[in-house]
Amino acid sequence: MDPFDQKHFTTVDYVIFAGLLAASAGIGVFHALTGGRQRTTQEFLMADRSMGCIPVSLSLIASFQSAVAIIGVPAEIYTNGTQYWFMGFAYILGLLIPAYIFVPLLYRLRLSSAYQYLELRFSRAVRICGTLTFIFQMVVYMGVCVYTPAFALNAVTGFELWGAVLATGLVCTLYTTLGGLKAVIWTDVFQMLVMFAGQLAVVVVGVHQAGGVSEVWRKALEGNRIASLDLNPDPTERHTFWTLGVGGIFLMLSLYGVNQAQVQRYLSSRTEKEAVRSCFMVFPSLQLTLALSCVMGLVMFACYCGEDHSHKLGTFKRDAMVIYFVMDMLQELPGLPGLFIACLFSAALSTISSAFNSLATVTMEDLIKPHFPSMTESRATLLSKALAMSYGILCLAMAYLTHLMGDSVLLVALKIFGIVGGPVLGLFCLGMFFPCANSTGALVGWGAGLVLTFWIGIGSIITKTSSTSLLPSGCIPILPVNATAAAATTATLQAAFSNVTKSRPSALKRMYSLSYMWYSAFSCFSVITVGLIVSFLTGPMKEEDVMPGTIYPLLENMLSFLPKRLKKKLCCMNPLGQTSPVRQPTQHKDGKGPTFAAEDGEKEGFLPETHTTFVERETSV
Ligand SMILES: CC(C)(CO)[C@@H](O)C(=O)NCCC(=O)O
Ligand code: NA
Repeated sequence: MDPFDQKHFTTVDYVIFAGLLAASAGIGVFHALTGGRQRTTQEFLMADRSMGCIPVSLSLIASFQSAVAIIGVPAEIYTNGTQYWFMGFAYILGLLIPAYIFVPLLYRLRLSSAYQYLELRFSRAVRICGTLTFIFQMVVYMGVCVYTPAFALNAVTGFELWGAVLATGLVCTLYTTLGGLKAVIWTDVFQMLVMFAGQLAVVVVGVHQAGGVSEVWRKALEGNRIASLDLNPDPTERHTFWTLGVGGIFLMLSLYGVNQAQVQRYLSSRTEKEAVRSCFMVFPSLQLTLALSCVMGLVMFACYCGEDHSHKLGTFKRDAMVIYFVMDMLQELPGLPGLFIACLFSAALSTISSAFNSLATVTMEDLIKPHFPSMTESRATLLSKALAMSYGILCLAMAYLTHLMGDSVLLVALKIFGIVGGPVLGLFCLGMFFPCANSTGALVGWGAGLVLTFWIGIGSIITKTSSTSLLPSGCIPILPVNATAAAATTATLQAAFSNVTKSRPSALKRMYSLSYMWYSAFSCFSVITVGLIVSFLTGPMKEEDVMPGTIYPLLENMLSFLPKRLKKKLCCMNPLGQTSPVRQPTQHKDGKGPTFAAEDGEKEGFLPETHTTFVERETSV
């Protein structure tokens, strides 16, 4: 064993780490004892719809920024250069589109669960499909999230891996169950600050150790780690401007537009304006996080020239290099390793708490409440708490599955988002942008989208075709790439699959090697295409039958230059008329669902004019 490990985690580090867990639990207890004391589902699951935009925006970032990205992105930059940074371009449209289209539309429907939209627009069956896909996505994802920091702590201190998983899971379950969404959002704020502090500290100290900014830049250039704009249109190329900057938009839309964890935060906002503002405010912080992780990767490169030291931590995971770097650089500074470990755990806690609460919400609102309409509020709240707790325990089991996977955790997480999140995005897009789409079309499209991306995703894992051409190390002779644990585990599967791929190699292989950054876009378009074809075959939805307020007239806006007759044909809707006053869905007295009443004109119009007029026309029928 390298003499380096397991002795630089001092008492101060442990105190900082314990402080994080204690403060998070404390926030949970505080929200259990204040406000309405978590006695209603409105408070426990929707934070009384009273949140301001600053905590909501920080919480939005925290939900999908886990230890996976904090150690995965620097590891990616370290081995493959800065191409991944172009992901930052996807944040522009990836947040503008939710802010202008998804958030206003969903907020005005006064939902509790995002998938309620699918029932309003299509049918109960489509809603259940959306809900089940979401549950699957989050359950797998939270396993990856809870495992990653425990793995890091284990590598650094030798702290029992499963002990750390258990501690994280239990603390998180505790404050989520006690304090509800308010506690989840406010712990996210606190944890997000710890995350920024940890990343910033490592970057500042790292740049100093590496000999300054210019030295880092010089070595990165020399080692060929500064990527230029890669405009190669090949969709099998792992990272190019197109896969990251365009494919990434769909990934962002599936996360920031239609994922329950995020939609729940928009819905918990005091007003629609606050919700939209919080979405905008995600942009600078997300760019900052991305920049910090990318710079961290470059600083690492300046220190080790691309060599892989992760074996010194007794692991073959490429991601461990970041942890090695942190321990190596910060060992002279007591407290800083603890701060970085706290940063990783903050990232994980803030993600799994969002997962627990959103999973409890959809299970309650989409799967249980519709069957027990007369359930009392106190019973529903108790059940929601039990659900949050059960998902916490399920999370521990999922961590074990992650343990068995060999891939880079970032790759695993982003693949899950694409494979499972993409089809759900497709359902929402089909519903919002295509008035003619019907329920059968949505169901068949959803199924087709899921099957297609699962096929490609599993195929790519088994045949390992995704091009992972590693850049060579910079300052040392090129070393053979380490045989990863992944290679060992997939070897048997590969053998099993080789017969299948041998017979028709080129076409299937090419399909399997589609860049994982295209998964979301690919599955979204599959759902829409199949959905539209099936809708036309089975009789497109009539305009009068579409629930008002569930459509965003995208096609109509885009085709506004066409004559009305042609437009009517293409969009399956009549030209707009202006008759009755705007009606907006408002909350039911018992909080069970939207009804439609004359609007008092209080809400500001974030949707373009035509949308409002469309609602007018719709409701005048
Ligand atoms: C999802 C984005 C792109 C934006 O939030 C980023 O946070 C990310 O790459 N996340 C990876 C998954 C994770 O950190 O758990
Ligand atoms: Na997080």
